[in-house]
This record gives sequence, structure tokens and C-alpha cells, in this order.
Amino acid sequence: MKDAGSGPAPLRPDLCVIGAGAAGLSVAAGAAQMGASVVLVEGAEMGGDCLNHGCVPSKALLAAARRAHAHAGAARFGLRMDPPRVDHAAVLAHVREVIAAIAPHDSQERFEGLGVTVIRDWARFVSPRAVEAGGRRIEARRFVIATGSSPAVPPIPGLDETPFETNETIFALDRAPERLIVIGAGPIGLEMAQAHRRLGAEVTVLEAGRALARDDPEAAAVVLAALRAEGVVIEEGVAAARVRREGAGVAVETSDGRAIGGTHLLVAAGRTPNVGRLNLAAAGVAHDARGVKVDRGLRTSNRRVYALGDVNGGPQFTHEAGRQAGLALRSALFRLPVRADRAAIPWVTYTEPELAQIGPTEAEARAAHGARLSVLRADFAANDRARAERAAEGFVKVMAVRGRPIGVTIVGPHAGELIGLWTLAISARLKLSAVAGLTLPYPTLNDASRQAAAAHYAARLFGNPWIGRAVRLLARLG
Ligand SMILES: Cc1cc2nc3c(=O)[nH]c(=O)nc-3n(C[C@H](O)[C@H](O)[C@H](O)COP(=O)(O)OP(=O)(O)OC[C@H]3O[C@@H](n4cnc5c(N)ncnc54)[C@H](O)[C@@H]3O)c2cc1C
Ligand SMILES: NC(=O)c1ccc[n+]([C@@H]2O[C@H](COP(=O)([O-])OP(=O)(O)OC[C@H]3O[C@@H](n4cnc5c(N)ncnc54)[C@H](O)[C@@H]3O)[C@@H](O)[C@H]2O)c1
Repeated sequence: MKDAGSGPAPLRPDLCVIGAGAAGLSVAAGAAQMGASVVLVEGAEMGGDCLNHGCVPSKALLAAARRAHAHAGAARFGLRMDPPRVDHAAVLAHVREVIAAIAPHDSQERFEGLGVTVIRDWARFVSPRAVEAGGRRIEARRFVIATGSSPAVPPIPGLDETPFETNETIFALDRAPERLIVIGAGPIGLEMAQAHRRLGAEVTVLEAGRALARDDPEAAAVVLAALRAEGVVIEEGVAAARVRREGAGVAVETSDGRAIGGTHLLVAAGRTPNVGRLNLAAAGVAHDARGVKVDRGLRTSNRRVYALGDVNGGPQFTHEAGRQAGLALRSALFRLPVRADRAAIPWVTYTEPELAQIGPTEAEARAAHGARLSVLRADFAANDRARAERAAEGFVKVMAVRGRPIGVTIVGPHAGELIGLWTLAISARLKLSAVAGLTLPYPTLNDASRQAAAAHYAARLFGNPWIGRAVRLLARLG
């Protein structure tokens, strides 16, 4: 019996998941389907960043932008097309429709249907073993922190008094940006720069360091050249030093002493982990500016508490959040040992051309393997499908050690799809011969991957004097 005046009895599930984004939803669904009792706590929208302010709206906007751009290269195909008239409100309606079509999969109704108790509130720890949310105390056997990340707002003087956009607002603007200034040339900055340029905006991107700094510089240069050819101004080594409101718009003073005016400012300067509301001190969960600290098994300094996805400061991708969720389930439900740092994770920047990477870049692989590394490559300029599509910029570059691929960079048409073959090859530890020996349909873009792998054997076969002698001898035996 409850004491008069006390709150409802504590919930005592097997698992309490905090955050209903990519990581939290995957853990909650998996645990519930395997028979565990689960409480899922979400303070904002179900689906998290990816569905509401990230992957889904950005890819939907890029898809609209690609169509808007179709006229630009049409003459090369013998077509005359007029530039499109962009209906900003209708483009945003398209983005909202795509979100709405995917949303049921992440919805409260679906999770309740799976048997999950969903609480819509911000969760905070009140002890190492308890969380409070929605007026309930939750004393779970295990907790999963999957609270994601938010746009980092750099300490640029004037920014706090100047209106600016982030990924949380850019997909819902009242009016189309006419002159957009983007701070940061990471994946968010460049995807948004190309989308808005193609939809009619003048776009300037300011990047304090190098654009797409995590990627192979040669591949990044192909993307930058394409964006610049479309009229996106990208300034590397130039920081936004100060910003101010100017009329109805903004002005940015650059580190090299210029002033750039725009109607809108997008801050895409990295991410910061969502830990502020969690009261982590009460749980004994250690964190720093990168996020909640975890060991190889994704456990925090409190052994009952896991931290997954963007909040733990690892690679910030939806598929990585999903992968970590699978590992945490194995550990939390089946007590199996897991090592989160074992896999090679692919990533893609969805500009056109796309840039895809798995495993180490050439520079990273050289540093790790020195003379044992072979770098193999095939250019899309020699790929007949890419030529037919008039999309022949870019290349496949394969980093291999002892006949096995360890890393691959692809920049070019549909690079994000093409990296799938190499994801299999690397995760299954296949030899290059497995890819080189494929008979692929002609003409397909994937043949560039086969050619890159075949380059490993071409040098041995065609440059080998013993093979030449053997062939001549056999020919004489006739
Ligand atoms: C513009 C943009 C484009 C992107 N594009 C891609 C892409 O194409 N491909 C890709 O792989 N990745 C992409 N990403 C990254 C991807 O969105 C993230 O890596 C992914 O969403 C991380 O999932 P998560 O579960 O860790 O966090 P989130 O999806 O952010 O979910 C965290 C949830 O926790 C909730 N929460 C936070 N604190 C609390 C609390 N105290 N109590 C209760 N709930 C709380 C939040 O409201 C949120 O719903 C993109 C990101 C952005 C910003
Ligand atoms: N396609 C995808 O998978 C995809 C797309 C978008 C985002 N994401 C994820 O989200 C993460 C965050 O993306 P992001 O693009 O915001 O971050 P990022 O860290 O990749 O890039 C931010 C850039 O902003 C620059 N910057 C910071 N302050 C500046 C200043 N004052 N002036 C000029 N430049 C400045 C930094 O030098 C950096 O290059 C990515 O790392 C990625 O994991 C993934």
C-alpha cells in the first residue's frame, strides 16, 4: 500500500532507455521484442535528430535540390531546359511529408504496441540507480543514456545577439534564404550549402580549418570543385570572427578582415553532447566536453549505465547508433562481452558527387602500415556508365595490406551505394581477389570498384617477366 500523499509506485523495468532517437529506439525495440520490460523516456519528439532535424530532412531537401538542378547540365544531353521556379513552401511541405511517412516507425504508438512504457518528459538521474521523469521514479536494472547531441554554438562575438539558424530550424524557414552564410564546412555545412544553392540561394561557406577535414583531402577536393562550379563560395582557413545583425539580415566579419552580408546565417560548426538535463553527478556517470565517457563495452563509470550514440562522443551517425544499440543489448540482456571499437564504420556525405569512406584514409593507412600498404585506384573517367551519365568526376581508392582491403575512399556518382560492396569485403575480411574476380553487369558504376581491386593483380600479372616467358613457351607448344 502507498503512503497517503506519496507519488505513484516506482517503475522497476529491466531497462530504462533515455532518448528516443536512433540509438534509444533500437535498444528499446530490441529489448522489448526479446521479452525485457522497458521504459523509454523522451523529452521532445519521438525519432530524435535523424528523423526530425537531421538525416531525413537533409536528404529530402537534397533530393528536391537535385531535381531543381537538372536543367544545369541538360545541354550536354541535347536537352534545353529552363531553370525551375522554386516554391519554397512546397519544397518544405515535401520535406515534412517525407518525415511524416517515416515517423510511424518511430512513434509512441508503435513502441507501446511492442510493450514499451513510453514517458514523454525529460529524464534526470536522482541516484545511481534511479531516474525521474513524468512524475515517476524509475528504478531499472540497467539504464541506457541515448540523449544524442545538439548543434554546437561557437563563442563568436555577437552571435548571441544575432538571429541564426541550425539544423533544428533550417528545415522550417518562413522564407527561402536569398543569401545564406554557412559557418562550418563539415558534412552538415556542405550538404546544406549545395541544397540551398541549387534551390536558388547565393551561398558562402566559411571554414576555419579544412573543409571535410575527416575525409581524404583528394576526395574532398573533388566535392569542393563540384560545389564551387555550381557557384557555392567556399573559403577555407577563414573563420567567422564576429557577427552582427544588419537590417533584416546578418553580417559576418571574417578572420581575414572582410565583412560578408547575408539574409540568413547557418551555424554548422559541430555538435555538443546532450548531458545538461541528466544530472549525471547524481548517477556517478563521468563525462567531459566530448560526451559521456564509455569503455569498450559502452558502459559508463556507473556499471549499470550504458551510453550510446552521439552522446558518447564516438562517430556520430545513425547507423553507428544502431550498431551500438545491438552491442548494448547483447551486453545488458545476455551479459555477453562486447567490443564497440572493433568494426570499420562507413560514412557518406550526400553532396553531389557523394563522398564515402570506410576504414582508414590513405594518410591514416600510410601512417599505420608504411611500406606494407598498397593504394589501388580506378577513376570514374574510365568507367563507361559514369561517362554515359556525364558524371565521370571522382575515383575509387582502395587501401590494402597483404592482399586485403582495409580502407576505401569513393568520391563520385552514388558513392554512398557503392561503398556497400566494400563494407562487406572489409567486414568479412575478404581478399581483393573476391572483388577483382566478380563478373559485374556492364555498364555499372561498381565496375570501378572491381577495376581498383584488379589493379592489385594487374601489376603482378602484366609486369612479370616469368609469366611472359611461360605464355610464349605455351604458345610455341601450340
Ligand atoms: C543535419 C544533420 C544531418 C545528418 N545526416 C546524417 C546522415 O545522412 N547519415 C547519418 O548516419 N547520420 C546523419 N546525421 C547524424 C545523426 O542524425 C545522428 O548521429 C543520430 O541522430 C544520433 O542518434 P542518437 O540516438 O544518438 O541521438 P538523437 O537521434 O539525437 O536522439 C536523442 C534523443 O534524446 C532526447 N533527449 C535528450 N535528452 C533527454 C533527456 N534528458 N530525457 C529524455 N530525452 C532526452 C532528444 O530529445 C532526442 O530525441 C545527421 C545529423 C544532422 C544534424
Ligand atoms: N551525411 C552524414 O552522415 C552526416 C551529415 C551531417 C552530419 N553528420 C554528423 O554530424 C556531425 C556534425 O557535423 P558538422 O558538419 O556540424 O560538424 P563538423 O565538426 O564535421 O564540422 C564543423 C566545422 O565547422 C568549423 N568551424 C567551427 N567554428 C568555426 C568558425 N567560427 N568559423 C568557421 N568555421 C568554424 C570547424 O573547423 C569544422 O570543420 C558530423 O561529424 C557527422 O558525424 C553526418
